[in-house]
Amino acid sequence: MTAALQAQDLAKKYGRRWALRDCTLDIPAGRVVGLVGPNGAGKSTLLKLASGQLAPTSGTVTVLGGPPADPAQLSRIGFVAQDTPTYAGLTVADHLRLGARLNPRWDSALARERIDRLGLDPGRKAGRLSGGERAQLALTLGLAKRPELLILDEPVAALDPLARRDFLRGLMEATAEHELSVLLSSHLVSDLERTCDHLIVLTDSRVRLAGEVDELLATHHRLTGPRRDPGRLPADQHVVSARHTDRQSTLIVRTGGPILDPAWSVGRLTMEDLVLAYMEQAAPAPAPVPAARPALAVLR
Ligand SMILES: Nc1ncnc2c1ncn2[C@@H]1O[C@H](COP(=O)(O)OP(=O)(O)OP(=O)(O)O)[C@@H](O)[C@H]1O
Repeated sequence: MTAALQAQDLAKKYGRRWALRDCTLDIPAGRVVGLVGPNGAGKSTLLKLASGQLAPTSGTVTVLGGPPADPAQLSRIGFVAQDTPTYAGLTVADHLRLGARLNPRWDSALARERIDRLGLDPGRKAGRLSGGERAQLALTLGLAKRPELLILDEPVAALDPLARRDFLRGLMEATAEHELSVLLSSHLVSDLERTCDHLIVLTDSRVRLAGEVDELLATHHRLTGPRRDPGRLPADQHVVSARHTDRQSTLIVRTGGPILDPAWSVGRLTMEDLVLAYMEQAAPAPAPVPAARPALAVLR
Protein backbone atom coordinates (compact mmCIF):
# COMPACT_ATOMS: atom_id res chain seq x y z
CA MET A 1 0.00 0.00 0.00
CA THR A 2 1.28 3.50 -0.86
CA ALA A 3 2.31 5.50 2.19
CA ALA A 4 0.24 8.56 3.05
CA LEU A 5 3.41 10.50 3.79
CA GLN A 6 7.12 9.77 3.65
CA ALA A 7 9.79 12.24 4.64
CA GLN A 8 13.53 11.71 4.47
CA ASP A 9 15.81 14.14 6.32
CA LEU A 10 13.24 16.81 5.57
CA ALA A 11 14.24 20.30 6.72
CA LYS A 12 13.02 23.86 6.34
CA LYS A 13 14.92 26.99 7.28
CA TYR A 14 13.52 30.53 7.47
CA GLY A 15 16.47 32.88 7.16
CA ARG A 16 19.02 31.48 9.59
CA ARG A 17 16.53 29.64 11.75
CA TRP A 18 15.53 26.02 11.30
CA ALA A 19 11.77 25.55 11.59
CA LEU A 20 12.07 21.81 10.94
CA ARG A 21 15.06 19.50 10.64
CA ASP A 22 16.10 15.85 10.48
CA CYS A 23 12.50 14.90 9.86
CA THR A 24 12.19 11.29 8.74
CA LEU A 25 8.69 9.78 8.76
CA ASP A 26 6.84 6.90 7.16
CA ILE A 27 3.09 7.08 7.70
CA PRO A 28 0.94 4.32 6.24
CA ALA A 29 -2.27 5.24 4.41
CA GLY A 30 -5.61 4.99 6.20
CA ARG A 31 -4.44 6.39 9.51
CA VAL A 32 -5.61 9.34 11.55
CA VAL A 33 -2.31 10.91 12.53
CA GLY A 34 -2.02 13.34 15.42
CA LEU A 35 0.79 15.88 15.25
CA VAL A 36 1.41 17.44 18.62
CA GLY A 37 3.95 19.92 19.93
CA PRO A 38 4.27 23.27 21.65
CA ASN A 39 4.01 26.68 19.95
CA GLY A 40 6.72 27.22 17.38
CA ALA A 41 7.69 23.51 17.28
CA GLY A 42 7.37 23.34 13.50
CA LYS A 43 3.93 21.71 13.11
CA SER A 44 2.56 24.19 10.56
CA THR A 45 5.84 24.06 8.68
CA LEU A 46 5.61 20.27 8.38
CA LEU A 47 1.95 20.47 7.30
CA LYS A 48 2.73 23.13 4.69
CA LEU A 49 5.59 21.04 3.33
CA ALA A 50 3.24 18.03 3.19
CA SER A 51 0.59 19.99 1.31
CA GLY A 52 2.99 21.49 -1.22
CA GLN A 53 2.67 25.07 0.06
CA LEU A 54 6.33 25.22 1.04
CA ALA A 55 9.41 23.77 -0.63
CA PRO A 56 11.96 21.99 1.58
CA THR A 57 15.34 23.59 2.24
CA SER A 58 16.77 20.06 2.13
CA GLY A 59 15.55 16.49 2.22
CA THR A 60 12.47 15.07 0.53
CA VAL A 61 8.79 14.63 1.19
CA THR A 62 6.36 12.49 -0.79
CA VAL A 63 2.63 12.30 -0.22
CA LEU A 64 0.53 9.45 -1.61
CA GLY A 65 3.59 8.35 -3.58
CA GLY A 66 4.46 11.66 -5.25
CA PRO A 67 5.74 15.15 -4.57
CA PRO A 68 2.96 17.17 -2.89
CA ALA A 69 3.47 20.28 -5.06
CA ASP A 70 2.83 18.28 -8.24
CA PRO A 71 -0.48 19.55 -9.75
CA ALA A 72 -1.73 15.97 -10.12
CA GLN A 73 -1.21 15.43 -6.38
CA LEU A 74 -2.89 18.63 -5.25
CA SER A 75 -6.38 17.37 -6.03
CA ARG A 76 -5.67 14.31 -3.85
CA ILE A 77 -4.73 16.41 -0.82
CA GLY A 78 -7.17 18.51 1.22
CA PHE A 79 -5.90 21.23 3.53
CA VAL A 80 -7.85 22.95 6.29
CA ALA A 81 -5.68 25.81 7.50
CA GLN A 82 -5.30 27.14 11.03
CA ASP A 83 -8.31 29.38 11.88
CA THR A 84 -10.36 27.42 9.29
CA PRO A 85 -10.57 30.37 6.89
CA THR A 86 -13.71 31.03 4.88
CA TYR A 87 -14.87 34.05 2.86
CA ALA A 88 -16.87 36.25 5.24
CA GLY A 89 -18.94 37.86 2.46
CA LEU A 90 -19.91 34.59 0.77
CA THR A 91 -22.83 32.43 1.87
CA VAL A 92 -22.56 28.76 2.80
CA ALA A 93 -24.10 27.88 -0.59
CA ASP A 94 -21.57 30.16 -2.37
CA HIS A 95 -18.77 28.22 -0.68
CA LEU A 96 -20.17 24.95 -1.98
CA ARG A 97 -20.52 26.36 -5.50
CA LEU A 98 -16.95 27.63 -5.36
CA GLY A 99 -15.75 24.24 -4.11
CA ALA A 100 -17.53 22.54 -7.02
CA ARG A 101 -15.96 24.94 -9.51
CA LEU A 102 -12.41 24.54 -8.18
CA ASN A 103 -12.21 20.83 -7.41
CA PRO A 104 -12.40 18.14 -10.10
CA ARG A 105 -13.42 15.41 -7.64
CA TRP A 106 -16.01 17.53 -5.80
CA ASP A 107 -18.77 15.48 -4.11
CA SER A 108 -21.87 17.73 -4.13
CA ALA A 109 -24.08 15.16 -2.44
CA LEU A 110 -21.63 14.80 0.45
CA ALA A 111 -21.35 18.57 0.86
CA ARG A 112 -25.14 19.15 0.81
CA GLU A 113 -25.82 16.23 3.14
CA ARG A 114 -23.26 17.49 5.69
CA ILE A 115 -24.57 21.04 5.59
CA ASP A 116 -28.13 19.74 6.11
CA ARG A 117 -27.09 17.46 8.94
CA LEU A 118 -25.24 20.31 10.66
CA GLY A 119 -28.29 22.53 10.31
CA LEU A 120 -26.29 25.27 8.56
CA ASP A 121 -28.46 27.73 6.64
CA PRO A 122 -27.15 27.72 3.02
CA GLY A 123 -28.13 31.40 2.67
CA ARG A 124 -26.10 32.53 5.69
CA LYS A 125 -22.90 34.47 5.10
CA ALA A 126 -19.78 32.80 6.53
CA GLY A 127 -18.96 35.99 8.43
CA ARG A 128 -22.18 35.51 10.42
CA LEU A 129 -21.42 31.91 11.43
CA SER A 130 -20.06 31.02 14.86
CA GLY A 131 -16.47 29.80 15.09
CA GLY A 132 -17.70 26.20 15.42
CA GLU A 133 -20.01 26.51 12.42
CA ARG A 134 -17.27 28.07 10.34
CA ALA A 135 -14.92 25.25 11.28
CA GLN A 136 -17.59 22.73 10.25
CA LEU A 137 -18.04 24.56 6.93
CA ALA A 138 -14.28 24.45 6.33
CA LEU A 139 -14.24 20.74 7.19
CA THR A 140 -17.13 20.16 4.79
CA LEU A 141 -15.20 21.91 2.00
CA GLY A 142 -12.13 19.83 2.81
CA LEU A 143 -14.10 16.56 2.80
CA ALA A 144 -16.23 17.28 -0.29
CA LYS A 145 -13.06 17.72 -2.28
CA ARG A 146 -12.79 13.94 -1.73
CA PRO A 147 -9.09 14.00 -0.93
CA GLU A 148 -7.15 10.86 -0.15
CA LEU A 149 -5.20 12.76 2.48
CA LEU A 150 -6.82 15.50 4.55
CA ILE A 151 -4.44 17.78 6.44
CA LEU A 152 -5.84 19.94 9.24
CA ASP A 153 -3.73 22.54 11.02
CA GLU A 154 -5.09 23.02 14.55
CA PRO A 155 -8.66 23.14 13.32
CA VAL A 156 -10.22 23.01 16.77
CA ALA A 157 -7.92 25.39 18.65
CA ALA A 158 -10.48 28.20 18.81
CA LEU A 159 -13.53 26.06 19.55
CA ASP A 160 -15.28 25.43 22.86
CA PRO A 161 -15.29 21.83 24.15
CA LEU A 162 -18.70 20.99 22.69
CA ALA A 163 -17.88 22.43 19.27
CA ARG A 164 -14.53 20.61 19.41
CA ARG A 165 -16.23 17.34 20.15
CA ASP A 166 -18.74 17.85 17.31
CA PHE A 167 -15.97 18.77 14.88
CA LEU A 168 -13.84 15.75 15.77
CA ARG A 169 -16.87 13.47 15.70
CA GLY A 170 -17.67 14.72 12.19
CA LEU A 171 -14.10 14.10 11.16
CA MET A 172 -14.11 10.57 12.61
CA GLU A 173 -17.40 9.71 10.87
CA ALA A 174 -16.08 10.98 7.56
CA THR A 175 -12.87 8.99 8.00
CA ALA A 176 -14.86 5.83 8.64
CA GLU A 177 -17.18 6.41 5.63
CA HIS A 178 -14.56 7.31 3.04
CA GLU A 179 -11.11 5.89 2.49
CA LEU A 180 -9.21 8.77 3.94
CA SER A 181 -5.90 9.42 5.66
CA VAL A 182 -5.90 12.34 8.06
CA LEU A 183 -3.00 14.39 9.41
CA LEU A 184 -4.19 16.65 12.21
CA SER A 185 -2.19 18.99 14.43
CA SER A 186 -3.26 20.09 17.89
CA HIS A 187 -1.95 21.37 21.18
CA LEU A 188 -4.65 19.44 22.96
CA VAL A 189 -3.57 15.90 23.59
CA SER A 190 -7.02 15.01 24.93
CA ASP A 191 -8.47 15.69 21.46
CA LEU A 192 -5.86 13.52 19.80
CA GLU A 193 -6.38 10.76 22.36
CA ARG A 194 -9.95 10.29 21.16
CA THR A 195 -9.15 10.66 17.49
CA CYS A 196 -5.76 9.33 16.43
CA ASP A 197 -4.25 5.94 15.78
CA HIS A 198 -0.81 7.30 14.85
CA LEU A 199 1.14 9.92 16.76
CA ILE A 200 3.97 12.35 15.98
CA VAL A 201 5.51 14.45 18.74
CA LEU A 202 7.42 17.45 17.42
CA THR A 203 9.37 19.79 19.68
CA ASP A 204 11.97 22.38 18.93
CA SER A 205 11.85 21.64 15.18
CA ARG A 206 12.57 17.91 15.55
CA VAL A 207 10.46 14.76 15.58
CA ARG A 208 10.89 13.22 19.04
CA LEU A 209 8.49 10.32 18.67
CA ALA A 210 6.46 8.80 15.85
CA GLY A 211 4.49 5.60 15.53
CA GLU A 212 1.24 3.70 15.94
CA VAL A 213 -0.45 4.73 19.19
CA ASP A 214 -1.13 1.13 20.31
CA GLU A 215 2.47 0.13 19.72
CA LEU A 216 3.81 3.22 21.49
CA LEU A 217 1.58 2.65 24.51
CA ALA A 218 2.54 -1.04 24.65
CA THR A 219 6.26 -0.31 24.65
CA HIS A 220 6.38 2.58 27.14
CA HIS A 221 6.04 2.00 30.88
CA ARG A 222 6.14 3.99 34.07
CA LEU A 223 8.47 2.32 36.57
CA THR A 224 8.24 3.30 40.20
CA GLY A 225 10.56 1.88 42.82
CA PRO A 226 13.46 2.46 45.20
CA ARG A 227 15.80 5.21 44.04
CA ARG A 228 17.96 3.95 41.19
CA ASP A 229 20.53 5.31 38.79
CA PRO A 230 18.79 5.17 35.36
CA GLY A 231 22.19 4.43 33.79
CA ARG A 232 22.11 0.99 35.43
CA LEU A 233 18.98 -0.26 33.72
CA PRO A 234 19.22 -3.14 31.20
CA ALA A 235 20.50 -1.97 27.80
CA ASP A 236 17.15 -2.56 26.06
CA GLN A 237 15.35 -0.17 28.44
CA HIS A 238 15.67 3.33 27.05
CA VAL A 239 14.95 5.98 29.68
CA VAL A 240 12.70 8.75 28.33
CA SER A 241 12.34 10.64 31.58
CA ALA A 242 13.43 10.21 35.18
CA ARG A 243 12.34 11.84 38.41
CA HIS A 244 13.80 11.08 41.78
CA THR A 245 13.05 11.85 45.38
CA ASP A 246 15.42 10.86 48.19
CA ARG A 247 14.04 7.34 48.23
CA GLN A 248 12.11 6.76 45.09
CA SER A 249 12.64 6.89 41.35
CA THR A 250 9.91 7.24 38.75
CA LEU A 251 11.10 6.47 35.25
CA ILE A 252 9.38 6.38 31.91
CA VAL A 253 11.13 3.79 29.78
CA ARG A 254 10.73 2.47 26.28
CA THR A 255 11.39 -1.22 25.73
CA GLY A 256 10.19 -4.03 23.50
CA GLY A 257 10.83 -6.59 26.25
CA PRO A 258 9.24 -7.37 29.59
CA ILE A 259 10.22 -5.57 32.81
CA LEU A 260 11.53 -8.43 34.92
CA ASP A 261 12.98 -6.57 37.92
CA PRO A 262 10.55 -7.19 40.84
CA ALA A 263 11.67 -3.97 42.55
CA TRP A 264 9.72 -1.94 40.00
CA SER A 265 6.05 -1.39 40.11
CA VAL A 266 5.07 -1.07 36.44
CA GLY A 267 2.30 1.27 35.29
CA ARG A 268 0.66 1.97 31.95
CA LEU A 269 0.82 5.39 30.32
CA THR A 270 -1.91 7.43 28.72
CA MET A 271 -1.21 9.24 25.46
CA GLU A 272 -0.94 12.45 27.45
CA ASP A 273 1.73 10.92 29.75
CA LEU A 274 3.64 9.79 26.69
CA VAL A 275 3.50 13.15 24.93
CA LEU A 276 4.46 15.05 28.08
CA ALA A 277 7.41 12.73 28.75
CA TYR A 278 8.86 13.44 25.30
CA MET A 279 8.10 17.15 25.49
CA GLU A 280 9.74 17.34 28.90
CA GLN A 281 12.78 15.53 27.54
CA ALA A 282 13.19 18.25 24.95
CA ALA A 283 12.55 21.13 27.34
CA PRO A 284 15.54 22.98 28.80
CA ALA A 285 16.75 21.49 32.08
CA PRO A 286 15.53 23.32 35.18
CA ALA A 287 17.98 25.49 37.11
CA PRO A 288 20.14 23.35 39.42
CA VAL A 289 18.91 23.02 43.01
CA PRO A 290 21.37 24.55 45.49
CA ALA A 291 23.61 21.93 47.13
CA ALA A 292 22.56 23.08 50.61
CA ARG A 293 19.02 21.74 50.04
CA PRO A 294 19.57 18.27 48.57
CA ALA A 295 16.40 16.84 50.12
CA LEU A 296 14.30 18.91 47.70
CA ALA A 297 16.27 17.95 44.60
CA VAL A 298 14.27 16.68 41.67
CA LEU A 299 16.70 15.44 39.07
CA ARG A 300 15.78 15.00 35.41
N1 LIG B 1 7.18 32.63 7.35
C1 LIG B 1 8.04 32.53 8.35
N2 LIG B 1 9.14 33.29 8.41
C2 LIG B 1 10.05 33.18 9.40
N3 LIG B 1 9.92 32.30 10.43
C3 LIG B 1 8.85 31.52 10.44
C4 LIG B 1 7.84 31.59 9.40
N4 LIG B 1 6.88 30.66 9.69
C5 LIG B 1 7.26 30.06 10.84
N5 LIG B 1 8.43 30.56 11.28
C6 LIG B 1 9.18 30.12 12.47
O1 LIG B 1 9.41 28.73 12.36
C7 LIG B 1 9.23 28.07 13.61
C8 LIG B 1 8.17 26.99 13.48
O2 LIG B 1 6.92 27.64 13.21
P1 LIG B 1 5.59 26.82 12.95
O3 LIG B 1 4.52 27.81 12.59
O4 LIG B 1 5.85 25.72 12.00
O5 LIG B 1 5.30 26.20 14.41
P2 LIG B 1 3.98 25.57 15.02
O6 LIG B 1 4.42 24.34 15.76
O7 LIG B 1 2.96 25.39 13.97
O8 LIG B 1 3.54 26.70 16.05
P3 LIG B 1 2.07 27.10 16.58
O9 LIG B 1 1.60 25.96 17.42
O10 LIG B 1 2.34 28.31 17.39
O11 LIG B 1 1.21 27.36 15.38
C9 LIG B 1 8.88 29.18 14.60
O12 LIG B 1 10.05 29.57 15.26
C10 LIG B 1 8.33 30.29 13.74
O13 LIG B 1 8.58 31.55 14.34
